Amino acid sequence: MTVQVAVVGGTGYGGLELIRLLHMHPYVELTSVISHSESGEDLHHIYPHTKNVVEVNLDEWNIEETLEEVDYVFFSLPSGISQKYVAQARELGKNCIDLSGDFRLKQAQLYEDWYKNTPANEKDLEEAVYGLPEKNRANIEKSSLVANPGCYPTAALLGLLPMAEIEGVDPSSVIIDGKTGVSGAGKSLTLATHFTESNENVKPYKVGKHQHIPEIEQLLEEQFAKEVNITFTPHLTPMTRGILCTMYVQLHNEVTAEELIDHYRSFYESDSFVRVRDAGSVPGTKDVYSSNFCDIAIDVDSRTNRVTIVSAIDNLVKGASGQAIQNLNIMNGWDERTGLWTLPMYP
Ligand SMILES: NC(=O)C1=CN([C@@H]2O[C@H](COP(=O)(O)OP(=O)(O)OC[C@H]3O[C@@H](n4cnc5c(N)ncnc54)[C@H](OP(=O)(O)O)[C@@H]3O)[C@@H](O)[C@H]2O)C=CC1
Ligand SMILES: CC(=O)N[C@@H](CCC(=O)OP(=O)(O)O)C(=O)O
Repeated sequence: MTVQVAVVGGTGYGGLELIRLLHMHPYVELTSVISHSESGEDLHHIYPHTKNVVEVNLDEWNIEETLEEVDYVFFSLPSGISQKYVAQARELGKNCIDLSGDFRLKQAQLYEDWYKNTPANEKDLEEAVYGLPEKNRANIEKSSLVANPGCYPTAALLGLLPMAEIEGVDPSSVIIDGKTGVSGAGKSLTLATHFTESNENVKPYKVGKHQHIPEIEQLLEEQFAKEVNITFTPHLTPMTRGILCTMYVQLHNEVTAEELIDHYRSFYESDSFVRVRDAGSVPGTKDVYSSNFCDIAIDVDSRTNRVTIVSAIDNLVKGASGQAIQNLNIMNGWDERTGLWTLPMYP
Protein backbone atom coordinates (compact mmCIF):
# COMPACT_ATOMS: atom_id res chain seq x y z
CA MET A 1 0.00 0.00 0.00
CA THR A 2 2.99 2.37 0.49
CA VAL A 3 4.05 4.66 -2.37
CA GLN A 4 7.48 6.21 -2.89
CA VAL A 5 7.45 9.94 -3.22
CA ALA A 6 9.90 12.72 -4.13
CA VAL A 7 9.70 16.46 -3.48
CA VAL A 8 11.43 18.85 -5.89
CA GLY A 9 12.22 22.34 -4.56
CA GLY A 10 12.71 20.97 -1.06
CA THR A 11 14.05 24.08 0.64
CA GLY A 12 11.25 26.43 -0.44
CA TYR A 13 8.24 27.07 1.81
CA GLY A 14 5.91 24.82 -0.19
CA GLY A 15 8.52 22.03 -0.29
CA LEU A 16 9.15 22.31 3.44
CA GLU A 17 5.43 22.11 4.18
CA LEU A 18 5.19 19.02 1.97
CA ILE A 19 7.99 17.41 3.98
CA ARG A 20 6.21 18.25 7.27
CA LEU A 21 2.88 16.84 6.12
CA LEU A 22 4.25 13.80 4.26
CA HIS A 23 6.09 12.81 7.42
CA MET A 24 2.68 12.27 9.07
CA HIS A 25 1.28 10.26 6.14
CA PRO A 26 0.96 6.53 6.87
CA TYR A 27 1.18 5.31 3.25
CA VAL A 28 4.05 7.45 1.99
CA GLU A 29 7.77 6.88 1.97
CA LEU A 30 9.64 10.11 1.25
CA THR A 31 12.39 8.63 -0.91
CA SER A 32 14.02 11.81 -2.15
CA VAL A 33 14.02 15.55 -1.50
CA ILE A 34 15.59 17.36 -4.43
CA SER A 35 17.13 20.80 -4.05
CA HIS A 36 18.88 22.90 -6.66
CA SER A 37 20.49 25.32 -4.27
CA GLU A 38 21.45 22.97 -1.40
CA SER A 39 22.02 19.49 -2.87
CA GLY A 40 24.43 17.39 -0.80
CA GLU A 41 23.40 19.15 2.45
CA ASP A 42 21.48 17.58 5.31
CA LEU A 43 18.08 19.23 5.62
CA HIS A 44 18.65 20.00 9.30
CA HIS A 45 21.68 22.14 8.44
CA ILE A 46 19.34 24.48 6.59
CA TYR A 47 16.28 23.96 8.76
CA PRO A 48 17.39 22.92 12.27
CA HIS A 49 13.76 22.39 13.38
CA THR A 50 13.68 19.18 11.30
CA LYS A 51 16.53 17.50 13.27
CA ASN A 52 15.96 13.91 14.50
CA VAL A 53 12.46 13.87 13.03
CA VAL A 54 13.04 14.06 9.29
CA GLU A 55 16.62 13.18 8.49
CA VAL A 56 17.25 13.60 4.77
CA ASN A 57 20.22 14.47 2.66
CA LEU A 58 19.16 16.72 -0.19
CA ASP A 59 19.53 15.19 -3.66
CA GLU A 60 20.44 16.91 -6.87
CA TRP A 61 18.17 16.71 -9.90
CA ASN A 62 19.42 13.59 -11.59
CA ILE A 63 16.37 12.38 -13.35
CA GLU A 64 17.38 8.77 -14.00
CA GLU A 65 18.95 8.03 -10.62
CA THR A 66 17.02 10.06 -8.07
CA LEU A 67 13.62 9.31 -9.49
CA GLU A 68 14.21 5.66 -10.37
CA GLU A 69 12.24 4.15 -7.48
CA VAL A 70 9.74 6.99 -7.15
CA ASP A 71 6.01 6.67 -8.01
CA TYR A 72 4.86 10.28 -7.38
CA VAL A 73 6.75 13.55 -7.69
CA PHE A 74 5.66 16.81 -6.07
CA PHE A 75 7.07 19.90 -7.80
CA SER A 76 7.28 23.00 -5.63
CA LEU A 77 9.21 25.29 -7.98
CA PRO A 78 8.50 28.77 -9.31
CA SER A 79 6.07 29.10 -12.21
CA GLY A 80 7.97 29.13 -15.50
CA ILE A 81 10.67 26.82 -14.07
CA SER A 82 8.48 23.89 -13.07
CA GLN A 83 7.21 22.94 -16.53
CA LYS A 84 10.66 21.88 -17.76
CA TYR A 85 11.24 19.46 -14.84
CA VAL A 86 7.69 18.12 -14.97
CA ALA A 87 8.10 17.32 -18.68
CA GLN A 88 11.27 15.31 -17.95
CA ALA A 89 9.60 13.35 -15.14
CA ARG A 90 6.61 12.59 -17.32
CA GLU A 91 8.85 11.19 -20.01
CA LEU A 92 9.91 8.62 -17.42
CA GLY A 93 6.24 7.85 -16.73
CA LYS A 94 6.15 9.44 -13.26
CA ASN A 95 2.93 10.75 -11.73
CA CYS A 96 3.34 14.47 -11.11
CA ILE A 97 1.63 16.96 -8.79
CA ASP A 98 2.70 20.51 -9.61
CA LEU A 99 2.24 23.38 -7.16
CA SER A 100 3.11 26.14 -9.62
CA GLY A 101 0.87 28.01 -12.04
CA ASP A 102 2.35 26.27 -15.10
CA PHE A 103 -0.44 23.79 -15.84
CA ARG A 104 -3.53 25.51 -14.45
CA LEU A 105 -4.58 27.67 -17.40
CA LYS A 106 -5.86 25.66 -20.34
CA GLN A 107 -5.31 28.46 -22.87
CA ALA A 108 -1.60 28.91 -23.54
CA GLN A 109 -2.15 32.52 -24.60
CA LEU A 110 -3.70 33.39 -21.23
CA TYR A 111 -0.63 31.96 -19.48
CA GLU A 112 1.67 34.05 -21.66
CA ASP A 113 -0.37 37.21 -21.01
CA TRP A 114 -0.64 36.87 -17.23
CA TYR A 115 2.57 35.04 -16.27
CA LYS A 116 4.77 36.65 -18.95
CA ASN A 117 6.38 33.24 -19.55
CA THR A 118 6.42 30.64 -22.28
CA PRO A 119 3.61 28.12 -21.72
CA ALA A 120 4.16 24.41 -21.02
CA ASN A 121 4.08 21.98 -23.93
CA GLU A 122 0.68 21.32 -25.48
CA LYS A 123 0.44 17.64 -24.51
CA ASP A 124 1.15 18.22 -20.81
CA LEU A 125 -1.22 21.20 -20.75
CA GLU A 126 -3.97 19.15 -22.30
CA GLU A 127 -3.48 16.21 -19.95
CA ALA A 128 -3.16 18.27 -16.76
CA VAL A 129 -6.16 18.10 -14.45
CA TYR A 130 -7.02 21.07 -12.24
CA GLY A 131 -6.55 19.74 -8.72
CA LEU A 132 -9.44 21.25 -6.78
CA PRO A 133 -10.88 18.04 -5.30
CA GLU A 134 -14.23 19.59 -4.38
CA LYS A 135 -14.80 20.29 -8.08
CA ASN A 136 -12.71 17.78 -9.97
CA ARG A 137 -12.40 14.66 -7.84
CA ALA A 138 -13.45 12.21 -10.58
CA ASN A 139 -10.84 13.57 -13.04
CA ILE A 140 -8.09 13.73 -10.42
CA GLU A 141 -8.62 10.03 -9.67
CA LYS A 142 -7.63 9.14 -13.26
CA SER A 143 -4.93 11.75 -13.72
CA SER A 144 -1.16 11.40 -13.88
CA LEU A 145 -0.54 15.19 -13.89
CA VAL A 146 -2.32 17.36 -11.38
CA ALA A 147 -2.13 21.16 -11.54
CA ASN A 148 -2.54 22.12 -7.90
CA PRO A 149 -4.64 25.31 -7.67
CA GLY A 150 -3.33 28.70 -6.59
CA CYS A 151 -3.90 29.81 -3.01
CA TYR A 152 -6.36 32.64 -3.72
CA PRO A 153 -8.29 30.60 -6.32
CA THR A 154 -8.72 27.79 -3.77
CA ALA A 155 -10.28 30.13 -1.21
CA ALA A 156 -12.28 32.12 -3.77
CA LEU A 157 -13.62 29.18 -5.76
CA LEU A 158 -14.70 27.16 -2.74
CA GLY A 159 -16.64 30.24 -1.64
CA LEU A 160 -18.20 30.90 -5.05
CA LEU A 161 -18.83 27.58 -6.82
CA PRO A 162 -22.12 26.79 -5.02
CA MET A 163 -23.56 30.15 -6.15
CA ALA A 164 -23.81 28.75 -9.70
CA GLU A 165 -26.90 26.81 -8.63
CA ILE A 166 -28.69 29.89 -7.28
CA GLU A 167 -31.09 31.33 -9.81
CA GLY A 168 -30.39 34.82 -11.14
CA VAL A 169 -26.79 35.10 -9.99
CA ASP A 170 -24.49 36.93 -12.40
CA PRO A 171 -20.90 35.71 -11.81
CA SER A 172 -19.53 38.89 -13.43
CA SER A 173 -20.89 40.83 -10.44
CA VAL A 174 -18.34 39.03 -8.25
CA ILE A 175 -15.85 41.18 -6.32
CA ILE A 176 -13.12 39.40 -4.38
CA ASP A 177 -11.15 41.17 -1.70
CA GLY A 178 -8.21 38.88 -0.87
CA LYS A 179 -5.76 39.06 2.02
CA THR A 180 -2.66 36.95 2.37
CA GLY A 181 0.11 36.23 4.83
CA VAL A 182 3.69 36.92 3.72
CA SER A 183 4.67 33.24 3.32
CA GLY A 184 2.49 33.31 0.18
CA ALA A 185 5.36 35.08 -1.54
CA GLY A 186 7.79 32.22 -0.89
CA LYS A 187 11.06 32.44 0.97
CA SER A 188 13.01 34.87 -1.19
CA LEU A 189 13.10 38.42 0.11
CA THR A 190 11.71 41.30 -1.87
CA LEU A 191 11.19 44.90 -0.85
CA ALA A 192 7.44 44.30 -0.40
CA THR A 193 8.01 41.37 1.97
CA HIS A 194 10.78 43.08 3.94
CA PHE A 195 9.78 43.36 7.65
CA THR A 196 9.81 47.14 7.68
CA GLU A 197 7.53 47.29 4.65
CA SER A 198 5.05 44.53 5.59
CA ASN A 199 4.88 44.90 9.38
CA GLU A 200 2.06 47.15 10.65
CA ASN A 201 0.90 47.57 7.10
CA VAL A 202 -1.89 46.26 4.88
CA LYS A 203 -1.23 46.95 1.25
CA PRO A 204 -2.95 46.04 -2.03
CA TYR A 205 -0.68 44.69 -4.77
CA LYS A 206 -0.91 43.63 -8.45
CA VAL A 207 -4.20 45.55 -8.67
CA GLY A 208 -6.09 44.35 -11.76
CA LYS A 209 -3.02 42.36 -12.81
CA HIS A 210 -2.88 39.35 -10.52
CA GLN A 211 -2.15 36.03 -12.27
CA HIS A 212 -4.96 34.33 -10.34
CA ILE A 213 -7.67 36.38 -12.11
CA PRO A 214 -7.77 34.17 -15.25
CA GLU A 215 -7.55 31.01 -13.12
CA ILE A 216 -10.61 32.01 -11.06
CA GLU A 217 -12.46 33.06 -14.21
CA GLN A 218 -11.63 29.80 -16.02
CA LEU A 219 -13.19 27.74 -13.24
CA LEU A 220 -16.20 30.03 -12.76
CA GLU A 221 -16.85 29.90 -16.51
CA GLU A 222 -16.96 26.08 -16.31
CA GLN A 223 -19.26 26.16 -13.31
CA PHE A 224 -21.63 28.89 -14.52
CA ALA A 225 -21.38 27.84 -18.20
CA LYS A 226 -20.94 31.44 -19.39
CA GLU A 227 -18.22 34.05 -19.85
CA VAL A 228 -17.09 35.60 -16.55
CA ASN A 229 -15.10 38.73 -15.69
CA ILE A 230 -14.39 39.24 -12.02
CA THR A 231 -12.77 41.98 -9.94
CA PHE A 232 -10.04 40.69 -7.61
CA THR A 233 -7.75 42.77 -5.40
CA PRO A 234 -5.14 40.99 -3.24
CA HIS A 235 -3.64 42.57 -0.11
CA LEU A 236 -0.44 41.73 1.75
CA THR A 237 -1.04 41.62 5.52
CA PRO A 238 1.44 41.33 8.42
CA MET A 239 0.91 37.66 9.25
CA THR A 240 2.91 34.59 8.31
CA ARG A 241 0.19 32.22 7.04
CA GLY A 242 -3.38 32.55 5.92
CA ILE A 243 -5.68 33.68 3.12
CA LEU A 244 -8.97 35.40 3.72
CA CYS A 245 -11.26 36.20 0.81
CA THR A 246 -14.26 38.43 1.40
CA MET A 247 -16.48 38.24 -1.67
CA TYR A 248 -19.56 40.09 -2.84
CA VAL A 249 -22.15 38.79 -5.32
CA GLN A 250 -25.28 40.62 -6.55
CA LEU A 251 -28.56 38.70 -6.22
CA HIS A 252 -31.54 39.25 -8.51
CA ASN A 253 -33.92 37.00 -6.60
CA GLU A 254 -34.71 37.10 -2.91
CA VAL A 255 -32.79 34.44 -1.01
CA THR A 256 -32.10 34.32 2.73
CA ALA A 257 -28.74 33.60 4.35
CA GLU A 258 -30.27 30.48 5.95
CA GLU A 259 -31.34 29.15 2.54
CA LEU A 260 -27.86 29.77 1.14
CA ILE A 261 -26.20 28.13 4.14
CA ASP A 262 -28.42 25.03 3.67
CA HIS A 263 -27.51 24.99 -0.01
CA TYR A 264 -23.77 25.30 0.67
CA ARG A 265 -23.96 22.49 3.24
CA SER A 266 -25.63 20.12 0.81
CA PHE A 267 -23.21 21.17 -1.98
CA TYR A 268 -20.25 20.25 0.25
CA GLU A 269 -21.89 17.23 1.90
CA SER A 270 -19.11 14.87 0.77
CA ASP A 271 -16.23 17.32 1.25
CA SER A 272 -14.63 16.80 4.65
CA PHE A 273 -12.35 19.84 4.43
CA VAL A 274 -15.02 22.46 3.73
CA ARG A 275 -16.83 23.69 6.83
CA VAL A 276 -19.80 26.02 6.43
CA ARG A 277 -20.55 28.29 9.40
CA ASP A 278 -23.92 28.83 11.05
CA ALA A 279 -25.62 32.18 10.31
CA GLY A 280 -23.86 35.06 12.04
CA SER A 281 -20.54 33.23 12.57
CA VAL A 282 -17.54 34.26 10.46
CA PRO A 283 -14.11 32.58 10.18
CA GLY A 284 -10.71 34.17 10.51
CA THR A 285 -7.43 32.74 9.27
CA LYS A 286 -6.63 31.47 12.77
CA ASP A 287 -9.56 29.02 12.58
CA VAL A 288 -7.77 27.07 9.84
CA TYR A 289 -4.10 27.78 10.69
CA SER A 290 -1.78 24.91 9.69
CA SER A 291 -4.75 22.77 8.58
CA ASN A 292 -6.30 21.68 5.30
CA PHE A 293 -9.70 23.17 6.14
CA CYS A 294 -11.54 25.86 4.25
CA ASP A 295 -14.05 27.64 6.49
CA ILE A 296 -16.87 29.54 4.79
CA ALA A 297 -19.48 32.04 6.01
CA ILE A 298 -22.42 33.44 4.05
CA ASP A 299 -24.55 36.49 4.74
CA VAL A 300 -27.21 38.35 2.73
CA ASP A 301 -27.66 42.11 2.98
CA SER A 302 -31.39 42.60 2.38
CA ARG A 303 -30.92 46.35 1.77
CA THR A 304 -28.65 45.85 -1.24
CA ASN A 305 -29.65 42.26 -2.04
CA ARG A 306 -25.97 41.41 -2.12
CA VAL A 307 -24.39 38.24 -0.72
CA THR A 308 -21.19 38.44 1.32
CA ILE A 309 -19.13 35.25 1.37
CA VAL A 310 -16.06 34.88 3.59
CA SER A 311 -13.62 32.05 2.95
CA ALA A 312 -10.50 31.25 5.02
CA ILE A 313 -7.64 28.83 4.32
CA ASP A 314 -4.00 28.35 5.25
CA ASN A 315 -2.13 29.31 2.06
CA LEU A 316 0.58 26.70 2.62
CA VAL A 317 -1.82 23.83 3.44
CA LYS A 318 -5.21 23.91 1.65
CA GLY A 319 -3.69 26.63 -0.57
CA ALA A 320 -0.67 24.49 -1.60
CA SER A 321 0.96 21.43 0.04
CA GLY A 322 -2.04 20.03 1.96
CA GLN A 323 -4.21 20.17 -1.14
CA ALA A 324 -1.39 18.50 -3.12
CA ILE A 325 -1.44 15.62 -0.62
CA GLN A 326 -5.25 15.50 -0.75
CA ASN A 327 -4.77 15.01 -4.50
CA LEU A 328 -2.22 12.24 -3.93
CA ASN A 329 -4.79 10.52 -1.70
CA ILE A 330 -7.44 10.77 -4.42
CA MET A 331 -5.06 9.49 -7.12
CA ASN A 332 -4.42 6.43 -4.96
CA GLY A 333 -8.02 5.81 -3.92
CA TRP A 334 -7.23 6.47 -0.24
CA ASP A 335 -9.47 8.35 2.16
CA GLU A 336 -8.84 12.02 1.28
CA ARG A 337 -8.20 12.87 4.90
CA THR A 338 -5.23 10.49 5.21
CA GLY A 339 -2.33 12.33 6.81
CA LEU A 340 -4.28 15.59 6.85
CA TRP A 341 -6.94 15.15 9.50
CA THR A 342 -5.52 17.42 12.17
CA LEU A 343 -6.94 20.23 14.27
CA PRO A 344 -5.86 23.71 13.24
CA MET A 345 -3.20 25.14 15.54
CA TYR A 346 -4.98 27.50 17.95
CA PRO A 347 -4.52 30.11 19.40
N1 LIG B 1 3.79 29.94 -0.79
C1 LIG B 1 2.51 29.72 -1.02
O1 LIG B 1 1.64 30.02 -0.19
C2 LIG B 1 2.06 29.10 -2.32
C3 LIG B 1 2.93 28.80 -3.33
N2 LIG B 1 2.46 28.26 -4.51
C4 LIG B 1 3.38 27.93 -5.60
O2 LIG B 1 4.22 26.87 -5.19
C5 LIG B 1 5.51 27.01 -5.79
C6 LIG B 1 6.58 27.06 -4.68
O3 LIG B 1 6.31 28.18 -3.87
P1 LIG B 1 7.12 28.53 -2.56
O4 LIG B 1 7.63 27.28 -1.95
O5 LIG B 1 6.31 29.45 -1.78
O6 LIG B 1 8.35 29.33 -3.19
P2 LIG B 1 9.84 29.45 -2.62
O7 LIG B 1 10.43 30.59 -3.34
O8 LIG B 1 9.80 29.45 -1.14
O9 LIG B 1 10.50 28.08 -3.09
C7 LIG B 1 10.72 27.73 -4.43
C8 LIG B 1 11.93 26.80 -4.48
O10 LIG B 1 12.15 26.40 -5.83
C9 LIG B 1 13.56 26.19 -6.02
N3 LIG B 1 13.98 27.06 -7.12
C10 LIG B 1 13.93 28.39 -7.18
N4 LIG B 1 14.41 28.86 -8.34
C11 LIG B 1 14.78 27.78 -9.05
C12 LIG B 1 15.36 27.59 -10.32
N5 LIG B 1 15.65 28.63 -11.12
N6 LIG B 1 15.60 26.33 -10.74
C13 LIG B 1 15.29 25.30 -9.95
N7 LIG B 1 14.77 25.42 -8.72
C14 LIG B 1 14.50 26.64 -8.28
C15 LIG B 1 14.27 26.58 -4.72
O11 LIG B 1 14.43 25.41 -3.92
P3 LIG B 1 15.68 24.42 -4.04
O12 LIG B 1 16.88 25.27 -4.25
O13 LIG B 1 15.68 23.69 -2.75
O14 LIG B 1 15.41 23.54 -5.21
C16 LIG B 1 13.24 27.47 -4.06
O15 LIG B 1 13.40 27.50 -2.68
C17 LIG B 1 5.46 28.30 -6.61
O16 LIG B 1 5.18 27.98 -7.94
C18 LIG B 1 4.31 29.07 -5.98
O17 LIG B 1 3.73 29.95 -6.88
C19 LIG B 1 1.16 27.95 -4.68
C20 LIG B 1 0.25 28.21 -3.70
C21 LIG B 1 0.63 28.84 -2.46
C1 LIG C 1 2.12 37.34 -1.02
C2 LIG C 1 2.30 36.92 -2.45
O1 LIG C 1 3.04 37.51 -3.20
N1 LIG C 1 1.62 35.84 -2.83
C3 LIG C 1 1.73 35.33 -4.15
C4 LIG C 1 1.05 33.99 -4.17
C5 LIG C 1 1.10 33.45 -5.54
C6 LIG C 1 1.18 32.03 -5.71
O2 LIG C 1 1.67 31.31 -4.90
O3 LIG C 1 0.60 31.66 -6.83
P1 LIG C 1 1.15 31.01 -8.18
O4 LIG C 1 1.40 29.61 -7.82
O5 LIG C 1 -0.01 31.18 -9.07
O6 LIG C 1 2.34 31.75 -8.68
C7 LIG C 1 1.06 36.29 -5.16
O7 LIG C 1 0.07 36.90 -4.81
O8 LIG C 1 1.52 36.34 -6.32
